[in-house]
Order: sequence, then structure tokens, then C-alpha cells
Amino acid sequence: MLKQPASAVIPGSGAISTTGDKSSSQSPAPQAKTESRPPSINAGKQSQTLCRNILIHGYCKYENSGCIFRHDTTPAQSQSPAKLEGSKKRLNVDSPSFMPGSVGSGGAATQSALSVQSADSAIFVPRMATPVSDPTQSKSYTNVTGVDIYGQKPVLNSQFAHGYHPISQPMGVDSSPVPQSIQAPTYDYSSIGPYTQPSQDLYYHQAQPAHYQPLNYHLYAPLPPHSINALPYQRTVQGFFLSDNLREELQRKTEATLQILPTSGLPETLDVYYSLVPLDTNTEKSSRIFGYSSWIYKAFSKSDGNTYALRRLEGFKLTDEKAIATVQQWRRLSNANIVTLFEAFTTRAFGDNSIIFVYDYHPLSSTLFDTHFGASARYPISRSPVVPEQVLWSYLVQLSSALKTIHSANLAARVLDPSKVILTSKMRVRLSAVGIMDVISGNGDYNSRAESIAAIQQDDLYNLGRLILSIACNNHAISANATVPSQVIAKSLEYAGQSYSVGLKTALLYLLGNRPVSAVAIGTDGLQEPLKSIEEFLRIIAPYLQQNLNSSLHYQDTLESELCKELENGRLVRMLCKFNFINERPEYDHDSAWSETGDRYLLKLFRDYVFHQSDENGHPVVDLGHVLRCLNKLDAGVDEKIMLVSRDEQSCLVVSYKELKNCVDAVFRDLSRPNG
Ligand SMILES: Nc1ncnc2c1ncn2[C@@H]1O[C@H](COP(=O)(O)OP(=O)(O)OP(=O)(O)O)[C@@H](O)[C@H]1O
Repeated sequence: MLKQPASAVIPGSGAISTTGDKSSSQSPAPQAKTESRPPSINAGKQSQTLCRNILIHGYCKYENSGCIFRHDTTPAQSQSPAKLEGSKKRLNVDSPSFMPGSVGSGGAATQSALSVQSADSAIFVPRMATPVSDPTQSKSYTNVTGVDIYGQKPVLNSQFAHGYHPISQPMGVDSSPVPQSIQAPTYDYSSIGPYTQPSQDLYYHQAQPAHYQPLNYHLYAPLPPHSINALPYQRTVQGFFLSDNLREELQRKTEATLQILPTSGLPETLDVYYSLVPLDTNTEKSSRIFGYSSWIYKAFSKSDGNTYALRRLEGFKLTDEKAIATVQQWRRLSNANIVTLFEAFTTRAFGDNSIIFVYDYHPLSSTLFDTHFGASARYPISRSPVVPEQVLWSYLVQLSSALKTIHSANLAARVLDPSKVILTSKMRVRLSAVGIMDVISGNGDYNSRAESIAAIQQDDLYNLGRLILSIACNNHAISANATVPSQVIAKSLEYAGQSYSVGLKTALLYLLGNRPVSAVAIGTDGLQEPLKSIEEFLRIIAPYLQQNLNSSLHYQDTLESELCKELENGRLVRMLCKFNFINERPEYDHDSAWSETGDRYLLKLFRDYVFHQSDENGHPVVDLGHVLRCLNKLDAGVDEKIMLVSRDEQSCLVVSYKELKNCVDAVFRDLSRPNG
């Protein structure tokens, strides 16, 4: 229970009586008392005054028990005697309909119903800090004490102990009545410590009838996948935010991307690249793969500010300029399992002849070699020698997809080694050194050597088989040695057949099988044999492609769901930033005229309403659900009205989120104007 103010609220009409202005109210209780009171000299006058209960509730339950106010809504002057007689009926067909929002809009009935005291109240005329963007949106905050908040500063001395006063009446979509049958499920929020019960709005977003259909921009609409049957204690506040694991991983990647090494001893710049950071985990360089020692660095680009991975081949002297042109062919490839190659250039910045290949940078990646054969694995798959079959299929499918793109572009991967396949997140592999062999072997002009490319593509299939088999058998030698004896391959296949399914063995047999490695293959029977192809291989593993597609779509759903949460939170951050720009500005510290007048005063009260509520015992109410709900409604600018109470509880303001949003925008625009 949150503390209630000592004030009565008249929804919609804006007429509110407070402890500070008791005289201006006309409540049912005093009216009831008047029954026993002797008729006063004002009795005749009062009988001309329309009973306020008629205005507010449409009827007065004291009408027949002594209420001396008028209950016929036809203007008194124009009432015929016959009508006057009939005026004892509560409402009749001539009764004007009740218009909750008519205060201030000049409704005749409303005006005639205002008491003499109300007539004395100052008319609230908001002062515009800057013109509001939408001229049709008139501001009409209801100042319940009759104090013009724009001209006169309310007294705000006492300790704040203002309560929780939502006037949750149907002014907007979310306040419309919810049918009983589709009430939002009860949500147990008790498990999350100080956070109290969240709003129904946070969870409940489909029960509104179709005719209340403006978009509910202030509601959270979590996307699937949801955790099925989660117990209350499992549904924590984390449900509103990015999962911890994902957030941590993304943050670590950001950190790695931004890392710099001021004293690395590396050249300060390489072409347009600067701030080089070595990525090699292995300081002992071998020339096994490329025939040259290779190094890899992270660097920022001056031209676009992005981060790239620069692979350097030490001591390479380019003799054929045309060879480097093949990079353009690689650059055009678009495949999620290939690290994009952007450009290549030669340099003497390291004091030798080096060639640099520029790739996309994938922070915190780890090679398949490090993962399965190395001492440290960034994405540990399994420490047991038997790698789960699902993992092998995942690699096989992804690398096949990469080969399909490469072969379709009339190119060949040529390097399919565990040290040149990187894991960029869990089970996500990419070929990391494409295009290099084409440049350094000067063999890029495949068009003139159709036979050669076909043969190299056959090698790709064979090398893919060796790569997967070496991981399946936990034997690096199978992939490290290009001329591994066929007996070793056969024995390893037999071994793999014991641990893995027939499907996997069949796939590996196709890749490693005794097919010709030349474009025109002649079999032992003298007949021409068809070449293996990646298309044919994909047909063989088709059932496993579906499984892989399914899991990657599941993962995509999960990420989209996480993104959806952050979308909402992004809006809140924006709103909070604006809010903090406005509230408690130190330069206006001693200028209460700044913070306690006009739009800014409303926002100050709104901040108290959102963050600084206290319960009936004076304890702070820490309700994250309430905060999220309020800020989302503010950002969406819904029509729902709330009552803001000053810290001394002497004045209340009824204001809609829409008006508050206009205030935020106006004040923020004011602040951001060059001359402030
Ligand atoms: N494009 C890239 N983006 C980010 N990191 C990468 C990229 N390519 C490779 N790496 C990382 O750089 C490190 C070194 O890669 P490299 O290919 O040199 O492997 P290596 O094991 O050192 O092989 P070698 O002995 O042949 O140099 C690995 O941790 C790898 O994950």
C-alpha cells in the first residue's frame, strides 16, 4: 500500500480538493449533512446550483434524501414549470452527457457547476518555454489548488512524503477496462528483492478489445523464445535486460576491439592502418602453411575508423603485380563462414619486404587448432577426446557452405587447416586466410587454367575431410600432413566409425574417398570418372543441413528477443538522459524560479512520482516495474493522466503523460539552444 495524499481526486474533471483548499470542494458528505441543517438564506441560491455529483457521477445518491442542489441539468433560467417539476428525476433523456475532459474547454454544464470558490481560482495558463512542435496540442495542466504554477512558486519546505496517486482512469488505451476472462496473469515479483510487483502493463498487452487499438508503445512485448514454465523465483528482473552471458561476451569483445599497445615496438602506421596490436598466441612462427612466416595484428583504419585484422607474410617480395588483383575476386564473396578479405599491399615498414592482407577483425576469436589441439581454448567445446557429433556436423555444414560460395565463384580455398579456421563465437566457424595462396603463388588467373582450378577444388574437399577427421580422431597429424598415407586415413575412418554415426562416416568417406584429383580422371577400367563436387556433397549431407539451419534459426530468435529488450531499454536511456539534463542543474542551484516554475516544476514533481515515492511508513518504494512503466508511458506520450503531488502535499497537479512529454521536449529544446 502506498501512501495516499490527503486529497480527493475528481478524475478527468481536474477538480480536486486538497487539505490546503478545503473550502473549494463540494463532496457528498457535506451535502448529506445539509439535510438536517435549517434552510439557510443561501438555500434558494443553492437550489439553482447544479449538484456536482450529477456532473461527476451522473447522479446524486442524496438527491432524494435532502441534497439541496439542483439535479436537473437543464439551465435553471430556461426551465419551464413542467420541467422543474420533472427535475426530481435523476437523469432523463435531455440530460447532457458527462464529459470528463470538459474542464477548461468551456463546456456549459461544467462551468455552471463550478462553485463560487472555484470561480475565484486562477485560470491556469501555461507559459510556453518554446513553442511546442504541434500547435494543436494545447497545454492545460489542472492545477488543483488554483495556484498558477507558472507564475507563483508553491511552498515546498516540508519533508517529502508524497504518495502514489495514479488516476488510472480511461484516458488512454491502457486504462480501458480489462475483461475479467482475460486478466493478466499474476506475477510474483517478490523474488527480486526490493522490486515490488510490476505493472500489468509490463506483461499484459493483448487483452485490449480491438477498438482500443492505438499502438501501445509503452508496453513491453517480449518476443519468443520464452523460458517455458519458469518458476516465479526464476523470473527475475533480468528478464527485462540482455542476458548476463551475452552482455559479458559483447563487452569483452568491445574491450578487445578497443585495446591498444602503446609500446609494442611495431610500426606506428601501415598505409591507412594504425595502433597495431599483435593477435598471435603462438610466438614460434612456422612457415608450414604459406611458406613464409606469418603474423597477424589488429589495427584501426584511418579511412573508416573500423578495426581490421592485418595478416603479414614476412620476407615476401611481390614479383607479379597482377597476382594481387585476385584480392578483388575474394572481396566480392559474401559468406557468413568466410572472413572477408578487403585488400592486400606490400610494405617495408617492418624493415623487410612484407605483404599485408587486410581482413575483417573478429574479436576474441580462437583457431580450431587452439580449441581442439591447443592448451588454451577460448570457446571450449569439450575437453574429452571425443568431440560431440553435433559439433562436427556444425563445422562440416558451415565449412561446406563456405566452399560452396568459393567454388561457385570459380575460386578455391586452398587452405583448410585447423589453424586457419577461426571460431568467432560458440560453434561459429569462419575460414580466416582466404585469398593468400592465390596471390603468393601467382596462381590467381584461374580462367586461363580451367583444369587447374577443378583440381584445386577437389583438394579443398579432401582437405575438408582431413580437417574434420583429425578433430573426430583427436589427431592433429591427419590435418597437418598433406601427404598423410592412405592407410592412416583408412584406419582413422574406421576409428571414427566406432564413435560416430554412419551418416558422418559416409560424409567423410565421400570427402576422403579415392576419387581422382585431376580434371579428367580415368578410372582403372579406363572409363572417365566424374569429379567430386561440393554440390554433390551438400546433397549427401542434406538431412544434417536442416538440423543446422534449425539450430541457427533458434539462435537468431534468441538474439532477436534480446534485441527487443534492448530496444525498449534504449528508449529509456534516451529519456533518462534528457531527464537528467533538466533536473538539478547546478547553475540554477539557487534559482528556484528556474526549477520550480513551469514545465520544469512539473518534471521535478514527475521525477518524485517516478523515483521518490514512499510507503505509508515513510520507507522508500523501490519498484522497478513502476519506473519502467512510467518512463515508457512518458516516452510514448500516452493520454493517461496522473496526479503529481508537491513535496509539502499542499498542491496536486493532474497532468497527462502526453503533456509531460511535451514538457520534456520543450525544456530540453530550451537547454540545447545555443544561447541556452
Ligand atoms: N580475422 C581475424 N580476426 C581476429 N582474430 C583473428 C583473425 N584471424 C585470426 N585471428 C586470431 O589470431 C590468432 C593467430 O592466428 P594465426 O592464423 O596466426 O594462427 P596461429 O596458430 O598463430 O598459426 P600460424 O602458426 O600459422 O601463424 C588466433 O588467435 C586467431 O584466432
